[in-house]
Amino acid sequence: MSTTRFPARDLAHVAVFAALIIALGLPGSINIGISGVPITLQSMGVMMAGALLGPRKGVLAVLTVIALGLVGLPVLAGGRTALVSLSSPTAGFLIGWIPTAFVIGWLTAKMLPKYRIIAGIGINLLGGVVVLYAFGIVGMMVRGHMSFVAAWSANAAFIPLDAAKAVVTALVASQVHRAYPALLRDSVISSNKTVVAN
Ligand SMILES: O=C(O)CCCC[C@@H]1SC[C@@H]2NC(=O)N[C@@H]21
Repeated sequence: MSTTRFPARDLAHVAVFAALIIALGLPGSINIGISGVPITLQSMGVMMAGALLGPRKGVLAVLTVIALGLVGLPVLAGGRTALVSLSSPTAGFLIGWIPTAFVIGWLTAKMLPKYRIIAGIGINLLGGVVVLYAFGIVGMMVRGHMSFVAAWSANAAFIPLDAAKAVVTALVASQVHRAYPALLRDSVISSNKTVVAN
């Protein structure tokens, strides 16, 4: 029989990246247009959680932030809680952070042990733009009562900064995976095999 335990080190990784996502909300947010969806650095924290920690720990870091927001802590940019976000046009983006971290983490894990920056940028764009915007657009349509075209058009304003976030994340991930090759590999191993907590 195989039991999977969650080592203290993995728990620390999850906590640190949850804190990083929250910290990236501290500079605040910039509202553009009338969509009600702000520009925020927090989505870069989500990309980094996936790209550096992998799918399992990356998703857990995002879930930690959302859980804290659901109990009323102001963990989102602008001091908002997840409850406020989920009842606003940003709802789809907040939910979309989960598959974003998963897709980026899963594809990054497949690429390793050699992290290639161009492929990393592509993966980050796939997760942090294609997947995230798909969820975001649905949220804007449902919560913001926008048409598909209006929601899609509103997202165009985010693309330049989100592309820059994808590049920065890939550059950071490249350096981190070179310096700490076990960071993401450990999460793959610990999700498949019995591990002993350290
Ligand atoms: O605070 C929230 O409730 C979530 C905000 C989501 C903002 C989205 S993430 C993708 C896109 N890029 C940005 O800078 N803002 C939007």
